[in-house]
Amino acid sequence: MFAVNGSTFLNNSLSGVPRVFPRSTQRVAAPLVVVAAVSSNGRPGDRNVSVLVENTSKEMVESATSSSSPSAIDKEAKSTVGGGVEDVYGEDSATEDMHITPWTVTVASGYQLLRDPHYNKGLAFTEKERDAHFLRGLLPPGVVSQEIQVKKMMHNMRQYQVPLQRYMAMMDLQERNERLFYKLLIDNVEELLPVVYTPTVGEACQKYGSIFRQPQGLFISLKEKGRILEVLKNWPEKKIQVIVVTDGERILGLGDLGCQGMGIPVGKLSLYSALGGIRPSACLPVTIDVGTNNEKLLEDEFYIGLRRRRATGQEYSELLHEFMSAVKQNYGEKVLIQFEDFANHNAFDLLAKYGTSHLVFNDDIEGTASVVLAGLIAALKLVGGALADHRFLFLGAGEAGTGIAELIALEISKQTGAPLEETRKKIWLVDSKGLIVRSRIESLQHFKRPWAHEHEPINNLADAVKSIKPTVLIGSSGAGRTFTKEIVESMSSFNEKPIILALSNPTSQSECTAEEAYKWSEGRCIFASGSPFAPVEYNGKVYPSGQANNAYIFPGFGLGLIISGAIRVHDEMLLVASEALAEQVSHENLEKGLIYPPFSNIRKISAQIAARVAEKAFQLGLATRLPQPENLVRYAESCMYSPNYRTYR
Ligand SMILES: NC(=O)C1=CN([C@@H]2O[C@H](COP(=O)(O)OP(=O)(O)OC[C@H]3O[C@@H](n4cnc5c(N)ncnc54)[C@H](OP(=O)(O)O)[C@@H]3O)[C@@H](O)[C@H]2O)C=CC1
Ligand SMILES: CC(=O)C(=O)O
Repeated sequence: MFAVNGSTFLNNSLSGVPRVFPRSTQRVAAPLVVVAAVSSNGRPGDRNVSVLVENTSKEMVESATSSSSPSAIDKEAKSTVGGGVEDVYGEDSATEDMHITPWTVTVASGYQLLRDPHYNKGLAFTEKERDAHFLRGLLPPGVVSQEIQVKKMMHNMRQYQVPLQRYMAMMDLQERNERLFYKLLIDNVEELLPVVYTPTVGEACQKYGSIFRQPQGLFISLKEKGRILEVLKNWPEKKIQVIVVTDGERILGLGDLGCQGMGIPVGKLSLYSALGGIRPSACLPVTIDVGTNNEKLLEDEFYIGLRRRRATGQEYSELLHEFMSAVKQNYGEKVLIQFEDFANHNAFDLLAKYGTSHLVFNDDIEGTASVVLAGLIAALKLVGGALADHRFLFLGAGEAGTGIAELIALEISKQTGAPLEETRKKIWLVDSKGLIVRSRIESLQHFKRPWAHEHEPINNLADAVKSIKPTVLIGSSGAGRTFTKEIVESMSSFNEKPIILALSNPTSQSECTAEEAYKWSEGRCIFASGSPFAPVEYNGKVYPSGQANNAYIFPGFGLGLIISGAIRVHDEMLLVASEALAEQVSHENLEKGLIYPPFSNIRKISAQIAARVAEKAFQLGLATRLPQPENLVRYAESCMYSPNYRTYR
C-alpha cells in the first residue's frame, strides 16, 4: 500500500556520493554569496539576478574565490547532486548562438550582510567582523553572544499573550536571522514547538492572508501550468534535498484552506532543520494552488490564492504530474518529496502513483503510522502482552486511520508470521457513517475496504466500543470532543489500562483533552494526543501527557533517506523507524505513563531513527551512498546542521 517493493530497485544503476552537509564549526567562513546576472537557455531577460555588493575588499574576494570559486561550487554540485542541478542556468547546454551571462562572485558585506538572513548575526558580529565587513555604525556598539540573543528572544517571546503573536515573532526572526531562529527552536524545542507547529500553525494558516508578509516557499498555481520547471528555477537555493508540498485541501483538522496551507510546509520544514538537522537551504516548501472550495476564503478580500473552485480530475492530475516531473528534472532522483495535508481522495493515489518513480513519503499516512506504532510498542511495556494480543478501534478511517491500521497489521504479521489478511481482523475502524463492516463494502473508498470485516452494522462510536471492546482506542477523525465521557468510561470498564490516543489536530479538534481522558478513566488510561496538553492533576497526582505526533518521525526518517542516498521509500523503513523511536522511551518515561520520549532529546532520537532507516535502505539495495558508513548513528549526527554562528574572516 505504501511504497514499492524494494527488490525492484536492487539493481538500480544510480550511484554517486550523496549530499552531506559539511560541518564547519571550526573553520572560519566568509559570508559568500555567489551571484550572477544570467538568462536561462539563452532567453535574455528571462531571469536577471544581480546582486552587487559594494565595499568588498580585495582580500575578501580573493579568499572567497579561492575557497569557493564557481568551478569549485560546480564541482561540489556535480559530486553531490544528480539531475539538472549542475547546469542551473543552462550555461552548459546553451549552444554558441545562445546568450548566457557569466557568473560573478561577491562577498556579502555592510548593509546587505545585515539583511541576509543566512549570514546575519545581528549584534553578535565581533569587532573584527564589523571592521572587515563594513558594519561600523550600522550596528549599536554593544557586542552580544548568540546565547544572550537567545535569552533575549525567549524573554520577548514570553511577553506575548496571544499565540499568533509568538508565531509571527518567530517567522520574523526566521526572515531576519536564520541561525538565531534555529538556535532558539532547538534550545527551547518543547516551548516553541506549539508555536511554529500545531496548534498555532493551524490558526496561522486560517489567517495566513492577513498575516502574510514575505513568501517563505514556492507557490505553484494553475497559472503556472506549463512553466513549473521555470518556477522551480526561480527559487534562490539550488541544492534542494527535501520538498514538503501541500495542495491545502485538508489542513490539520481544519479542512480546505487553499493557498493558505503554505504554513504547513513552512512549519514542517523548519522541523526538518531543527529536529532532523537538514540544512535550511536544502529545504523547499511548496504550495500547489488549484483553487479552494472554502467559500469563506473565496469571499475574503485578504485571500492570497486563486479565486476559483478546486480543479479536479485531469486538470488536477496534469498539474501535479508536471510538478513531479519538474522536481525530478531539476533536483534529480534523490530529492525527497513529502506530501502533506492533501485530502484523502488525492493522497493515496499520489502516493501509489509516484511511489515507484520518485522518493516520496506521505507524512499523514506513513509518518503518522510510524509514530503511533512506536507509541504502541512502548505502551506494551505498561499494559503487557504482544501487539497481536490487542484489539484496536479507530474513530476516523482516512489517511491517518487506515495508514496506522495497515502498519500495525504489518508489524503483527511480521512478529507472528500470520498473513496480513488475518492480522487486519484485529483492527476496526469507524468513519462518519459508523463501523466499517462487510455489508458496506460496495460503497467504501478503496483504502477502507481491507477493514470491512464481518459484523452487524453499528452507526456510532459508543456502541462500537461496547461491541468490539478494544484495548486501544485511536482518534483520527479531525472531529473534536468525540471521545465522550461515556466512551472513555466504557473503555475503562473492560481495560485496566486503556490506551487512548486522540491524534487529531489542532487542539480544538482533539477527540478529547488530557484532562478528560485522565479524569474519566480515573487516572488509569495511557494517553497521548496530536497537539500538546499541559500536565493534568487528578486525585493529588500529576499526569504529564505525551504527544503522539509525526514530528517524532519525519525529520529523522528524512535524514535517514538523505544520508543513505535512498531512491525509494519502503514500508520496512517505517517499521524500523517505529522500533527506533520506541527504544528511546526510557523506564523513567514509562513510569510517568509516557509512551514517547521528551522532545528535548529529539535530535539524538532523529539520529537513531535516521541510522535505522539508512541501514534498512542499504539492506534493501535502495541506498546509493556507497560504501555504507561504518557507524550510521555517528554519521547521521555528523551530517546534522548546527545553527551556531560561524566566524567570518
Ligand atoms: N497526530 C498526528 O501526527 C497526526 C494527526 N492527524 C490528524 O488526524 C485527523 C484526520 O486526518 P486524516 O486522516 O488525514 O483525515 P481524513 O480526512 O483522511 O480522514 C478523516 C476520517 O475521519 C472520519 N470522520 C470525520 N468526522 C467524523 C465523525 N464526526 N465521526 C466519525 N468519523 C468521522 C472521516 O469519515 P468519512 O470517511 O466517512 O468522511 C474520515 O474517515 C486530522 O485532524 C489531522 O490533524 C493527521 C496526521 C498526523
Ligand atoms: C500532524 C499532522 O501531520 C497533521 O495533523 O496533519
